[in-house]
Amino acid sequence: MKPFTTGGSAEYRVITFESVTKRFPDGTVAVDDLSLEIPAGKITVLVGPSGCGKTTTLRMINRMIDPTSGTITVDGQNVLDVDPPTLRRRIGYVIQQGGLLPHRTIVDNVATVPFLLGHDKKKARSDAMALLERVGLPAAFAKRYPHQLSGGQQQRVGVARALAADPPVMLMDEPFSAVDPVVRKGLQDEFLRLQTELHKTIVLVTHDIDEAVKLGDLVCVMEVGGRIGQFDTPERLLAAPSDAFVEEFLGADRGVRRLSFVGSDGLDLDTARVVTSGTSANTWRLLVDAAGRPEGWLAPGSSDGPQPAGRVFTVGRDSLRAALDSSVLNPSGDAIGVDSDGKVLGLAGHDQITGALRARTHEPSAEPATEPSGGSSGGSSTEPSAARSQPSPAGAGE
Ligand SMILES: Nc1ncnc2c1ncn2[C@@H]1O[C@H](COP(=O)(O)OP(=O)(O)OP(=O)(O)O)[C@@H](O)[C@H]1O
Repeated sequence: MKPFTTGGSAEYRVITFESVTKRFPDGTVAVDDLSLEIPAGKITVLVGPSGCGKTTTLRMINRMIDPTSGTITVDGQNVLDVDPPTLRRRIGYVIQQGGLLPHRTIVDNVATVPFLLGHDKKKARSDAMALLERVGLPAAFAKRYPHQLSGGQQQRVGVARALAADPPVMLMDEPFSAVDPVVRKGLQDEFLRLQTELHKTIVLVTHDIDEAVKLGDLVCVMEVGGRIGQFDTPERLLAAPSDAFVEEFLGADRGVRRLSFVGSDGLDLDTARVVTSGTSANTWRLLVDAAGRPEGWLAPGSSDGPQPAGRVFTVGRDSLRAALDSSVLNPSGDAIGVDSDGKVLGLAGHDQITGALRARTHEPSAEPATEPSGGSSGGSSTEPSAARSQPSPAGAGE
């Protein structure tokens, strides 16, 4: 049997569930015959309604709960063969509101596991300072105590603490749920950026489908009773829910959210209505300055000055969702496509945007998974979409 060695960030772990059932002593079946392969180096999100067994599933990985039957392995080793404290030192665990030790300073909270492992205190503290900076907390916070931090700051500390032992696997239970939507979006974006450097095997629990679709390379939608509704990429989940439960859970606006996974590079852009000067005409025209940047809209049949230009989208980098947003926020109903320097490349109306989406619907990446209701999704399905892998303010992460 392979030794379960302490990880460095170069070590990636696959986690498997084979016919795992958890029945609590009162007879509640929280997880029922679950089989799942969680790929290494990716973010896998468990999502589903309250009580569907997400937390139980997560906690069975680090043996906070042991299964009634079935097998869970991490990189091929049965977790039941590893004693729980050893296992937990090697698997980071982040919970809602950080779960920090109230009487320890922030820097010492982050260094908790290195201290436990007997690492040099001075080095553990300087590593902790570097981690705090990495999760976006200024050094001035290091000497404070948890109650002197906001909820969002505490959650950052929780993430830094879980990273301190450099575990190859991180389990995260509703890590961003105790903060307001703006802070939450910032934490999610930073988390995605961190993961592009760290490539941890992350299992994240949320009840929020938007968070699941934004963060997950793979999303496992669970039904009450701990069964898998669908295990798939966010893109395919939105394109082809496997049954009525999954479809309802995804919500009524899944069509619009799907636009986040389609790049804007194939859009047919209109350049005829982009002008450097102009007077009244019978269509909306976009006036640009000498550098080609938007100056304002010339309304049809009006000799008034230009109306302010609204949001733009960067062609190729941003998704069709950002293009749609741009079209809604401009008075003409056109999206303004720009290049990376902000120079206007052309305009796209709703017809162009929906046309581009329809064209992409028939591409293989939008086809439903061959095995939509469980097991490993395998192959290219573990690759994040192009739009997803480049989180940006106007990109797929919206
Ligand atoms: N110790 C326990 N004893 C008995 N039943 C339990 C125990 N822990 C959890 N359960 C039950 O198991 C089911 C799954 O619980 P779990 O916490 O895994 O769900 P969840 O999907 O994480 O829910 P939530 O989103 O509300 O946190 C629930 O019906 C819950 O009441």
